Amino acid sequence: MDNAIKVNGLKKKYKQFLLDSISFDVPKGYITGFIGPNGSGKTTTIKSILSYIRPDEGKIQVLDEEVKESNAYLEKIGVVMDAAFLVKDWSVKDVEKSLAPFYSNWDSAVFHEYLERFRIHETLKVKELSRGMTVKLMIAAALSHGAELLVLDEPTSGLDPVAREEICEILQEFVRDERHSVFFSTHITSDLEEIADYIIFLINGKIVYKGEKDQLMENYLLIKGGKKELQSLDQEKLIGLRTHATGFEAVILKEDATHLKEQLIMEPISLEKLIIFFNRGAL
Ligand SMILES: Nc1ncnc2c1ncn2[C@@H]1O[C@H](COP(=O)(O)OP(=O)(O)OP(=O)(O)O)[C@@H](O)[C@H]1O
Repeated sequence: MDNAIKVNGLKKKYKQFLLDSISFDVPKGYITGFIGPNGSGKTTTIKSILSYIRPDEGKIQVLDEEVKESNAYLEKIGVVMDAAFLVKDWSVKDVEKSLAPFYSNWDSAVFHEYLERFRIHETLKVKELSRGMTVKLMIAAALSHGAELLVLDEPTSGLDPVAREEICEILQEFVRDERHSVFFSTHITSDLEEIADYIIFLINGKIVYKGEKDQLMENYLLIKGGKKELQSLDQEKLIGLRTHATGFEAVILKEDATHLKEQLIMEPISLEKLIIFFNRGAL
């Protein structure tokens, strides 16, 4: 399979944190969600991919270019990160003026089409935009220079369901021609359940899952039962076990659950619960 991003042995050490030689691919033509609890290393990984920080070790390839060698590949990426770089007194028009020179393929007509679609008037100032409008403005900019890859860090956080739906739709439109790819980190796993094809799941600087989203959700089950049943189980196989007054709940690999007793309740698990249980397991 063709990959938009290839990360190999990426390592970054901070005083209190280690991104621990992670390797993964982001396939071309799909939406890949990047999940993990707070502080697991998602932004550090994204910043390394965008050359905003220098990793200690590892090799990153983006759209077939080696990241270390040049920054030219950044022209082919639409980036949506935090809005801190937008000067509050800039108008939307000023935002375009400041960004356009960085991109040889900047297409003002496309930018204005998106502004219209998002109902953002160009005379508005950055400080007058809501959180949702600011994200949409950044998405408009990210889509206005012929990017082949969109990299977004938490694009839907703080947005209402209507705005999130709109953004998810745009991401799906973007990958429809199979040439474009999306890599985005989020805590809002319901968005990913709807639109992601692949998932990279990071905990404490280590990858705990990489692969198809459907496979991840099919591979694990939520298991619940009474105290007695817990005693009869191989607890090594339980992930993120939580006991309470009357029994327990945990996550288990489907293949480890085939021989288990019928008295146990087993049900499909959401991505959100998977993060919670895996994180508890890691702690
Ligand atoms: N410049 C830095 N100096 C020291 N530590 C840092 C620096 N940048 C990040 N860290 C630490 O690295 C760890 C991972 O941070 P990172 O922002 O990559 O996580 P994250 O998964 O994106 O978290 P969140 O979901 O909260 O945004 C955190 O413990 C953070 O404190």
